[in-house]
Amino acid sequence: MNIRVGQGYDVHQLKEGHPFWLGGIQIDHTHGAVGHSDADVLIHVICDALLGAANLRDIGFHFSDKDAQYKGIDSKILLKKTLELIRDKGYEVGNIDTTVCLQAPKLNPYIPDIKTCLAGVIGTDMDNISVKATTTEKLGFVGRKEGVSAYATVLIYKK
Ligand SMILES: Nc1ccn([C@@H]2O[C@H](COP(=O)(O)O)[C@@H](O)[C@H]2O)c(=O)n1
Ligand SMILES: C[C@@]1(CO)OP(=O)(O)OP(=O)(O)OC[C@H]1O
Repeated sequence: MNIRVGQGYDVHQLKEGHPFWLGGIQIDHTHGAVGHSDADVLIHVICDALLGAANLRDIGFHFSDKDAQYKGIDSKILLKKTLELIRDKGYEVGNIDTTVCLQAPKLNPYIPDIKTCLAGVIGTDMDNISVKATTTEKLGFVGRKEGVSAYATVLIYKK
């Protein structure tokens, strides 16, 4: 068995009145993440971790933020395209562990829906998807509610 690991990190600015997409679902909040796509930071770090694990560069390399076809795109589509890239290399997803750094709102109530959504897109058991959240205790850009960041670690394997 060939086992590989990858990690991802991403940041998006938060702005009032923008929709807040996270892990494929919409979060009810006054502010939302801003980006060229739907700015779903959690999906972006999963894509980057998967691409890194397969040594396939990164999300911006495959889906440029200068390319009009990705303007406002649902990041679930980018995740599906990323999965095609790693599956073309013969890899399957083992497990994914993530942390979202966000001062507000509390994400715990949304985590079951996020896990269900991601497991559905990836085509894996919910038990393979972990989503955690932390504030940064009011410190830094996350603490000032100026942005949201996330981290992902993934394991992929080839039999
Ligand atoms: N946006 C967030 C941030 C945190 N949580 C949950 O609260 C716990 C305590 O957070 P601290 O930053 O004070 O350590 C954390 O472990 C999460 O369970 C959350 O749901 N949403
Ligand atoms: C997702 C892409 C797609 O245009 O754009 P953004 O939403 O700006 O996200 P980011 O993580 O900053 O860059 C990666 C791009 O591939």
